Amino acid sequence: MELISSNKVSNGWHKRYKHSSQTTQCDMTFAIFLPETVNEGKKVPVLYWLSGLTCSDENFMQKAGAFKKANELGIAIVAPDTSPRGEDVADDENASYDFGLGAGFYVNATQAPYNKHYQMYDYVTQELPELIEAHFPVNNQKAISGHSMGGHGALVIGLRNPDMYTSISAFSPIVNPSNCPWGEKAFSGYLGDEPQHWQQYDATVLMTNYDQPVKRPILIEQGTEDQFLEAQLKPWLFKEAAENASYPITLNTHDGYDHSYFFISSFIDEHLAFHHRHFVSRD
Ligand SMILES: N[C@@H](CCC(=O)N[C@@H](CS)C(=O)NCC(=O)O)C(=O)O
Repeated sequence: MELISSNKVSNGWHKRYKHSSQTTQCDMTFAIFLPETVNEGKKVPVLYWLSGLTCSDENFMQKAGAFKKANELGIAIVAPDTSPRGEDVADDENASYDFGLGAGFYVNATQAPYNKHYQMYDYVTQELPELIEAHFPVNNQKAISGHSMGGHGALVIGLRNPDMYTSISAFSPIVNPSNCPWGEKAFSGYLGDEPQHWQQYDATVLMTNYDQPVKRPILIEQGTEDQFLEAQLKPWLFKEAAENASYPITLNTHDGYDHSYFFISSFIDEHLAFHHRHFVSRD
C-alpha cells in the first residue's frame, strides 16, 4: 500500500492510499478517515461509503462534512473509488459519465471487455475490508452507506450480507436499477441482456424476495427537488417492496433538497448517529 496523502482534520486523520488490487487487476485508490480515539489504542468500527456516478474516493471526503461527527462518535469512514481505473481498463465507447470509468455500479461484470477489471462487488465486500482490517486499528463492526449509484450499492450489499454490516443507509439511492435508464444501461453492459442476471444487484428485487432471519435497519434520505427522482431513483418502489416484505425501513423525504452533496452534508450527521447506535448495540 502506498500512502498518497495525510491530513489532520477534526482531530482525526484523512488519508489516501493506492494499492494493487487482485480483484480488479489494477491499482485502486481509497480514502480513510480515522478518528482521534485510535490514538488511545482503541479499535474503531468502520462505515463504508459508496459514492455515485462520476465520483472517486474524494467527493465524499471533501464535500460531505462528516469528519467532526465521525470523530466525536469514534467511527472510521472508508471511501473506495467507484470503478477500476487505468490505461488498460475499458471505458464506455462514448466515454459517457454513466457507464465505465467512474460508474462501476458495484457489480461483478460478466461481459467482455468489462469482466476483466469491473469486479467492484467483490472488491468492496471482500478485498477492501480485508485490507482495512489488516492495516488499520479497526474492529470487525461494519456499516454501509452511499449516494445514488452508491446508495444502490449500499442497499444491495447490505441486504445480501446481513451478517457483515450492522446497519445500512443511503442518500438518493437508485433502488430499482433494472427499471431505470442508468441501471438498464449499466446492467446490460456489465451483466448482459438477460434480466434474471440483474436481480442479484437490484435492491427492490432483493427486498421483494428477502427471506433471511436478520433484518438490519435501513435508513434512506431523499430530497424532493432531486432532478433524478422520477426517472432514475424511484424510492417509493423500494418502500412498497419493504412494506410487502414486512421489513421495517425509514424513508425520509426533505422539501427543496436536490441530488447534490449539499443535501448529503445536511443530513450526514444523522446517518453517522444512526450507524453508531447500531454499532453500540452490538458491543
Ligand atoms: N454528471 C451528471 C450527474 C452526475 C451526478 O450527479 N453525480 C453525483 C452522483 S450520481 C455526484 O455525486 N457527483 C459528484 C459531486 O457532486 O461531487 C449530470 O450532470 O447529469
